[in-house]
Amino acid sequence: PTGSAETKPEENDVEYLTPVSIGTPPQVLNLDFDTGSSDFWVFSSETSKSDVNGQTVYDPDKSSTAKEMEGYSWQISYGDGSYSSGDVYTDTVTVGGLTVPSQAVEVARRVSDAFTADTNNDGLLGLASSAINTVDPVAQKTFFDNVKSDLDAPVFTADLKAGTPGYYNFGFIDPNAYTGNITYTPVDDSQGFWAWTPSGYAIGSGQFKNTSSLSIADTGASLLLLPSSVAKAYYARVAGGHYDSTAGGYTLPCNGSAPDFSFGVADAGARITVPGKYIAYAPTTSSGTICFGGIQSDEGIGFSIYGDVALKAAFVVFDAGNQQLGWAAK
Ligand SMILES: Cc1nn(C)c(C)c1CC(=O)Nc1ccccn1
Repeated sequence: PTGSAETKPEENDVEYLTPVSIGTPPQVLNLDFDTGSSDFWVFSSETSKSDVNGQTVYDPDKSSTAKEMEGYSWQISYGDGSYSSGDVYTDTVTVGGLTVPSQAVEVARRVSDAFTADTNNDGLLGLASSAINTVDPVAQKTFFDNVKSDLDAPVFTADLKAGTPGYYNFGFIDPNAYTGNITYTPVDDSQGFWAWTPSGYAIGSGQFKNTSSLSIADTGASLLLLPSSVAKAYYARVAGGHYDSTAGGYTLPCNGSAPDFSFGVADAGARITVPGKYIAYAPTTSSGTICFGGIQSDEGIGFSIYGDVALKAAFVVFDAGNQQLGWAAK
């Protein structure tokens, strides 16, 4: 079998939310599919009332197929400082027409303020390696790992779009979803991420630079976090672009003509171009004229992060069968 689920962008494409059915009768929650983590966790009837703020919650007591995993717990923290924790159930989960009869569903007791404030986000569905799942005492499998062996092919694809719905597909590669060829590059999953190394980058029509750093493809991250030297070089080419410590990063004029940012995939000379307009990411609170930059520094993280700002410029194949990432223009 195969599956296909529509995913919808929140404001400024900060995240993409995908409907997921949990339990019997089905409870539908809108989750943030995250290739940068491996926990499937949801707001629930057990979530501290002060931590819930409009989210749809999963109530295992209302599901005839829910089973508590006694003595199991989880706690996760993300690179942006957000975190959540709680207990674990198993229940039937359906995504895009694909059903896993016994998926570990991590129910939150506590979530950090950023999750509480994110009113439409009912939880996360991790799509990185199950090796970094945080459930204690035994790590649990991701939805993709649970369904992978049944799929026509052990792959899923992310087709995120700017300001309009896209798709997560499972088990097949839709030839109508991209243009040209898909260029594949090896994945190093030793840290549990979809980690790869771009072959280089170009800013606008500038010459291609063959420097590159270990990067992860992270659908759960909003921005494109690059080596500080690259971020600096980029904003040097932006009229009105500068580092603003009050804003906490680089800002630029919202309506300006920021240059495109291209990155290379494998030595095949394949390039993905992120349109400059994607880099005028979101207006800063004080004005509509200055925007927070979609490219920021990866200082202190240890790897670059190709988040939604970059991913929405491409059709991306997460190929677990061959441990590789495929990139195509669209
Ligand atoms: C690893 C990392 N470091 N830094 C600075 C960032 C922003 C990340 C990625 C990240 O935080 N992703 C995330 C956040 C919340 C929910 C899901 N994914």
